[in-house]
Amino acid sequence: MATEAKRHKVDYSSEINPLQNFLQWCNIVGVRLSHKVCVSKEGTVAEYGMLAKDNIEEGEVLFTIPRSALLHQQTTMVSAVLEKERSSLESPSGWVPLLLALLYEYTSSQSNWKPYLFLWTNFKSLDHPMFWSKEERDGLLRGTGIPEAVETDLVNIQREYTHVVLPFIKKHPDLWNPSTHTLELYTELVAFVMAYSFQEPQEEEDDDEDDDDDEDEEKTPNPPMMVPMADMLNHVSNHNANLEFTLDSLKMVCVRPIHKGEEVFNTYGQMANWQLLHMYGFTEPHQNNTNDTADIPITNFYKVATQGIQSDQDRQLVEEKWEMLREMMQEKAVFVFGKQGCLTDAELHSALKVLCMSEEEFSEFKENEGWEEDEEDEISLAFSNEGLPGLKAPWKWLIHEAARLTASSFGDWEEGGAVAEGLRSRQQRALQVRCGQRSILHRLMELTKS
Ligand SMILES: C[S@@+](CC[C@H](N)C(=O)[O-])C[C@H]1O[C@@H](n2cnc3c(N)ncnc32)[C@H](O)[C@@H]1O
Repeated sequence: MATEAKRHKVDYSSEINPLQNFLQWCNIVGVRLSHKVCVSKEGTVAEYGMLAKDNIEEGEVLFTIPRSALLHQQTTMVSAVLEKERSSLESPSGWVPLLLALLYEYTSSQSNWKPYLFLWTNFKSLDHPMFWSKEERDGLLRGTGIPEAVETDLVNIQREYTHVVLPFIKKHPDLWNPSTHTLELYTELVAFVMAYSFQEPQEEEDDDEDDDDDEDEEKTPNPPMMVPMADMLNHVSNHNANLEFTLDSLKMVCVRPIHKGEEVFNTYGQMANWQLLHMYGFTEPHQNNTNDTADIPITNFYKVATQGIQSDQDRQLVEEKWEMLREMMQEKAVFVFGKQGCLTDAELHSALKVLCMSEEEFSEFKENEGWEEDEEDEISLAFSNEGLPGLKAPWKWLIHEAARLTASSFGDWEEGGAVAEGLRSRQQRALQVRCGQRSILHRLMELTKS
């Protein structure tokens, strides 16, 4: 791969505009851009982005990137050593090989991706909450789920760097150097990968014959990769373009008509505002984000169920149910509500049903070791996404109260005028997340009001 880039010598001196350098490089490595689009820093929602220079129809290809131009563990200059010592680079995230490739390519004057990586001479524009102070996170984002997610990220980054990356780079002083390839640079590159990388979708299993044994097995996700040009596009939930993966290239395809002068928007996936802020450092105005969600922790249902219990017998029953629920739900410790309804409706319905059972029903349920399969189907159908139909007290009451408890955990804060003003400051982005979550919870409370 990348031999193309090696063969052509381009002057990448800093006097030349980094964007011009990049576009020149794209041309050399075979990235083909339609004459109907351009990359720009003006007229976009955030720094670089893509604009339509002409009207574009649905189905038109905006650009094509040959696979040889992608930057990942197999295309980097250090691919041989990454491959040879693959087993020592395994980690829960699966990101270490790409990060080592980026540590090398980002700091090498010989990198084949220099004009691409030169677009970001520093990563100061990345303002993920992991770069905020702990006080800011805990203050501005309390109750949103982000502070906890960031704490976990920071622990994992530190652990991965200390136990996997550092021993590896010390072993290869000809390629890496701990005083250049520091934890600080590593952390910035993690944020870069979070916000700019792509993951190839898993191949669909095209068989009905394959054994049921594999059915529940979680597949390991494909490792992330950098996709020059595709990562110039900004995201909105109501996007107008989409990246397609083919055998030898990746194509950005228009998915609904784009008018001349409009920005071309990709989708980074169905992302709630808290996820956008956590992974990408930005939010959409919460009213516009059709993928916005709010979580209700299962513990809040437990708290509501135990409220006002008088007798020891009732308390014991709730405790037993709670033990069972924790086992049933395992990792799924929250229920997710979107603008159209519950996104984890089967789990929610099961939990509500257990919590509302009489003592007799519960002991029968334990004896049967759960529901019959068809009964379970019925349960999730009755509780599908259409405005929580068929919902009766006390289920209604449980959801209502759990939503109220969750909304109150945000603490006291005022929307003020800041939300309307823009999305740039940390406070404004935090407000978009909290307002979005609060409005979903309030709507839920409306729907479940007795
Ligand atoms: C894949 S990059 C897109 C290119 C980026 N604008 C640049 O100049 O390098 C993703 C980053 O773009 C920004 N971004 C993307 N969509 C955005 C939006 N709708 N509003 C604000 N910022 C956005 C965020 O900083 C995000 O981390």
